[in-house]
Amino acid sequence: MAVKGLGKIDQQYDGSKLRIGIIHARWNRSVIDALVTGAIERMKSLGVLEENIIVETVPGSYELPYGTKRFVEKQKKMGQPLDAVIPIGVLIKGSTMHFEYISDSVTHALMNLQDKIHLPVIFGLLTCMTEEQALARAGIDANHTMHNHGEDWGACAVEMAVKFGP
Ligand SMILES: O=Nc1c(NC[C@H](O)[C@H](O)[C@H](O)CO)[nH]c(=O)[nH]c1=O
Repeated sequence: MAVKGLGKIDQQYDGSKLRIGIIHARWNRSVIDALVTGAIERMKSLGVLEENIIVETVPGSYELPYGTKRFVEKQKKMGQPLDAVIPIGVLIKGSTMHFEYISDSVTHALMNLQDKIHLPVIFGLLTCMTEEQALARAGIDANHTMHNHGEDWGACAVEMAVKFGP
């Protein structure tokens, strides 16, 4: 029996009154696009209106923490506050330590951001050792060995916003 993973959804949460932001990096774009689509489609299946899913981009994963903070602040200032935000990035190990430093610092920054902006910040950063690992976690590898993790992130955003929203 498979142990790892979110498993079946134990409850459907009603996203029809939610406004959710997605902010994604533009590195490794084919994987990013699959993850973003997965998150959007799952949120729509939970009732979130398409016009209430706001998508923004940043150059790379390193820009996600600051970009997420400003994205949320600007939506609030426009009088259209978000109920949750999903930063999405794909880091793939190269030949230097760049991967390790960005993965670790961005993970901690996104975790700590929640207390600063008082909003659920879903962890949508893939930290992969190979391209194959990234493709698999977006559900677009040749053998479709895994489900699209973006779907989990969409469901997580709806649940956290419904349960712990303002
Ligand atoms: O290097 N690899 C990656 C990367 N580097 C760029 C970095 O995030 C940032 O945009 C620049 O350093 C400029 O600040 N960004 C990613 O999202 N994935 C990677 O795999």
